[in-house]
Amino acid sequence: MARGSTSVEVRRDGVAVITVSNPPVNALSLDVIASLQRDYGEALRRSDVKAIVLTGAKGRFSGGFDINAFDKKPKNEKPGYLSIDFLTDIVEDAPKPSVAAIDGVALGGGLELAMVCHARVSTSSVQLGLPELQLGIIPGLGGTQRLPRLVGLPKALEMLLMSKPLKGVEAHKFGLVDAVVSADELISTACSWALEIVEDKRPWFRSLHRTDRLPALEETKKILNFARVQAQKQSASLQHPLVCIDVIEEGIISGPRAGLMKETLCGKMLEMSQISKSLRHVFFAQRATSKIPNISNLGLTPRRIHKVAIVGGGLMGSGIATALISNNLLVILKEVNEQFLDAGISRVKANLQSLVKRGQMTKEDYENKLSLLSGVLDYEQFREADVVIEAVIEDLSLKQKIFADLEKYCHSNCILATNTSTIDLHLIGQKTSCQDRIAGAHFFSPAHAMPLLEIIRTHRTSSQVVIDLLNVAKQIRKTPIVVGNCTGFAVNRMFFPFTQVAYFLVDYGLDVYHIDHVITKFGMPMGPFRLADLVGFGVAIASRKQYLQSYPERCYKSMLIQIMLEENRTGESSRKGFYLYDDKRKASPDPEMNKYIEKSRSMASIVQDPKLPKLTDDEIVEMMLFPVVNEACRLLDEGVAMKASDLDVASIMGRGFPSYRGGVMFWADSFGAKYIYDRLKDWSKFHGGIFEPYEYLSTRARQGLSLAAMADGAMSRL
Ligand SMILES: C[C@H](O)CC(=O)SCCNC(=O)CCNC(=O)[C@H](O)C(C)(C)COP(=O)(O)OP(=O)(O)OC[C@H]1O[C@@H](n2cnc3c(N)ncnc32)[C@H](O)[C@@H]1OP(=O)(O)O
Repeated sequence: MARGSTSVEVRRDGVAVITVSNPPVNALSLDVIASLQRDYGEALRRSDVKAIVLTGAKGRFSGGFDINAFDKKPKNEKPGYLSIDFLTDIVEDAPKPSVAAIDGVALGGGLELAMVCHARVSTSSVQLGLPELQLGIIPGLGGTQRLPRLVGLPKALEMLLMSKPLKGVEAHKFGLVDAVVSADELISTACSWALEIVEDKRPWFRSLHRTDRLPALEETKKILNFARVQAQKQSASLQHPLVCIDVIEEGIISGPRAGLMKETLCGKMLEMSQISKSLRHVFFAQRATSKIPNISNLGLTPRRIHKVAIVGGGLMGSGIATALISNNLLVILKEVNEQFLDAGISRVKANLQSLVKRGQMTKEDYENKLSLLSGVLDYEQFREADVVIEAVIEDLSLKQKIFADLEKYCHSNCILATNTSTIDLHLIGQKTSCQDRIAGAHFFSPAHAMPLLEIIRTHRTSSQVVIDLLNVAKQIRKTPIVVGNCTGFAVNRMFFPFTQVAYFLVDYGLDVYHIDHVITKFGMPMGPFRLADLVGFGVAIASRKQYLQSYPERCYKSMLIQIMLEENRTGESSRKGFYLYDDKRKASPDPEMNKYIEKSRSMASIVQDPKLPKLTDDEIVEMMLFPVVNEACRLLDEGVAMKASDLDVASIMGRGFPSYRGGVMFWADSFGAKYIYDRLKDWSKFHGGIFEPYEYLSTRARQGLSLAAMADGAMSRL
């Protein structure tokens, strides 16, 4: 079946309106492109057509090239056949002018198509951008050449390197669109504009040949070199932003056609790179997380969530409150006394102020959002809440008492959610008789900034509650993953072996700072020891206790944190953890650490393995992350996680696994199950259960299957 098409309607005034139609975002599939070529050919041939207007169906111009189609392009495709032979030589150089009528989105190839046109008319709400770098590629339909010529080099670099779209009015200010009109007037204005070009009443611009917005050569070099430094600072492991800058440079120095050709050739190479494959996988994985079998296909509609109550105004509670009010939900924040309540509200204010400082919120918005928050000391107002999120310390009996109270005070449809990061939900709800309304809403710290929301359901949680929480995630612009109930749930449980192995390696002779260095070089934002400092040793010990109880056979019992706590080192909050911290929270290594490490090693009473301290960086990464893959296999087999791609998204958004590696399971599949199984088996012979490969992994290794392939029967356990 064809994936989309275009249609052409010739109006009485002689304008052919060509409409791209490929729901939901009018992506440029290979079928759409073939149809567009046919319709353009017809419009250019017909003598009754004077001009062309290009638009998208149902209020969306185009979301760009079909991301599914990169692997489907014909292998022997002539370089530049689309970008140069068709778009430049036929459309842009045509004897009839084209005007783009843009509403909704014009992204990637969509905007490139619009820039080939001789003028652009848009609505004010439209989003125009070239986000290709987020997919590990560069624009491939002339975007690297036309955008700088339309908006100037600095703005084009900002839009490209930061994948930052412009709205209609700003796009008009920068010359990317020529007029901003209402959606009702869009087509008629574009048609009149096109006819006025024919009548010489408007300029007939070919974007590729404009030079009026390009800086002089010397200035160009300065701007591009600065951009190179910034791109490297942002991520030293990524080459494609540098390639993008080189391609822009080629066009300015050697002329736009040379630039187009370089764009085509480099683009082809980047499309085939592992980085692009990984990032494209992440794009679809992210959108698949809210597709829950037997839930999202039941036809349930989310109930309206207007007011959310939060129990506990600590770091997590205040972060959650910030996330909710920032997205226009009313929030009631409860604390046990005035002092704690004031502290909680001050934290919310500080969070909002940091958004204002970063330019993500206006001062006026700050006041508006803050007015959505009210603080309380009892449950009276909880009667009005549609959802309650409990965010107190990890103390089971306290949580049980709170949930029993909530059942008394809240209305009978109210969702009762807990932000626990580890405790079994059945236990939390044990003293209630409303287990169908109980779910987990696990935020990651800082809750107003981290993009993931882990929604936990038990066997008793109703489907409606899951649908409602998915909708809350959407309202507060977080990516949800829905998982089952167990100690640590999916995200933290998957990564608990990572921390265990880190402590194991230290006792066996590796250096703390070297491990952190290797992990950040791999692409994670911080190593396990810097992270332990950030979350605080109190939290680290509490969660380790939970894992020891639930999964004792794969825990490593290091004494290191306990020893450091006895010396009043508690992490970043006390300015002394594995690192020392200055006033600006800058971390520096502490030579005194050796003392604690020696003590931990002697208490571990293990013979240091002469081989381990000589591990290469790759071996350290494998030794720390293959047990994570192993745990992820358990989560899939137990049905705690529904699909491997959910764990990819979870690892990236919850734990900072580098997205350009595609997430933990996608990365693992690049090695293959057998390699990972063999490595774990070898290590487990010497170092025990922490490395013991799980059955799901060994089966896949034996059968030569990928880890992402769905296990037979795993779903039925959900
Ligand atoms: C040659 C060129 O230079 C190369 C390119 O053009 S590469 C593509 C560049 N374009 C992009 O990166 C834009 C990607 N899309 C988006 O950012 C967003 O989808 C959007 C802003 C267009 C719409 O957002 P939103 O309304 O929230 O819908 P969203 O859920 O993201 O997408 C709806 C559906 O369209 C699909 N989709 C969106 N853009 C797509 C694309 N370019 N190709 C294929 N499918 C796409 C999504 O996968 C999703 O499918 P699903 O319903 O089966 O899950």
